[in-house]
Amino acid sequence: MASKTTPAFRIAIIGVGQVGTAAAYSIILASLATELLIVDLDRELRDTEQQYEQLLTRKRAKVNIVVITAGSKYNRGETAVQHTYKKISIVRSIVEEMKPFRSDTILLVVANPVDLLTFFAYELSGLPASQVLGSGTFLDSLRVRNLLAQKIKIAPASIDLYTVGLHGDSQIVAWSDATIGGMPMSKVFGANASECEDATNEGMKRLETMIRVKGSTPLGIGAAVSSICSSITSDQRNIRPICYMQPEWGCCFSMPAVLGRAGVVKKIDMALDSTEKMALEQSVKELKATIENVSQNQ
Ligand SMILES: NC(=O)c1ccc[n+]([C@@H]2O[C@H](COP(=O)([O-])OP(=O)(O)OC[C@H]3O[C@@H](n4cnc5c(N)ncnc54)[C@H](O)[C@@H]3O)[C@@H](O)[C@H]2O)c1
Repeated sequence: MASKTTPAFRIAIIGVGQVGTAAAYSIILASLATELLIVDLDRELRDTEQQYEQLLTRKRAKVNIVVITAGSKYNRGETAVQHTYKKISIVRSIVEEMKPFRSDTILLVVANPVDLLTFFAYELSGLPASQVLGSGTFLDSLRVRNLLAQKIKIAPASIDLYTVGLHGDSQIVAWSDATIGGMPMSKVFGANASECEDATNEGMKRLETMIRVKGSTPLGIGAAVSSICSSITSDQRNIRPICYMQPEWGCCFSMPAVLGRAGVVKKIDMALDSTEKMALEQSVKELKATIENVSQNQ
């Protein structure tokens, strides 16, 4: 594959189902890697079948970005807890299989529950926290920003609005920090600012329901993965709401960060208001309880 970036930049995608395939397609279109290593348990889906093991052994220690999209579907009769354990064990086996990592390898977890799995990927990998990322709320942030842009008829690029916290139902749209052209929403829209927020929140809920009913939406997350990889390969230093270790909370969740070749180059601290902070505390408490349970039962 041709490269516009650094020489010999290798990306591995582990798990080539719907999301892994969409991510691979976006990465190829953007010419982000000199080599793309496609890995799946399913022999039909993965890279060069011949001498596959030798290929993996030879190349894995040279991979710059490892994207984990491997997941499992619910089996009949399986409980949510059993399913979570299964997903953690998939991440564990992948991390062990891909070791030894280069000292500058970036791990990018996309599989859900992304915040929990990013935490275990970090713990198991031995890599610095700045190099273990999850796709987190990046795609959610783009979606909510687009909805607001449609509502206020201003280009999305002129809006800074992030969805933070845990990816999923408890994620928080950080309205208190939203700016338009560098100005707080309330300054631009006065009393109408909260109307814009309500309408956008409503739109986001409708969109989430639609996505849930429709099932998987791999193209969006595939493009988001490619965009994150591009920030890394080209050391773009753009601000992205992604999942990474939050040492003061003792777990991983999404907050904006400056993203570059070394992963999280700088953490951006957001001044959430008290309601947003309370919501974050509640969801983090639940995440940490799950981490504790899993850790005790290992
Ligand atoms: N973060 C997000 O925004 C987001 C969005 C959509 C989907 N997802 C998540 O991405 C994951 C994948 O979704 P999907 O629709 O592609 O699922 P899928 O079932 O289509 O694909 C999963 C693939 O992983 C492979 N796999 C399982 N264990 C493996 C292992 N140990 N090594 C290598 N490959 C392995 C399976 O063979 C399968 O091909 C899910 O966890 C899903 O929840 C995340």
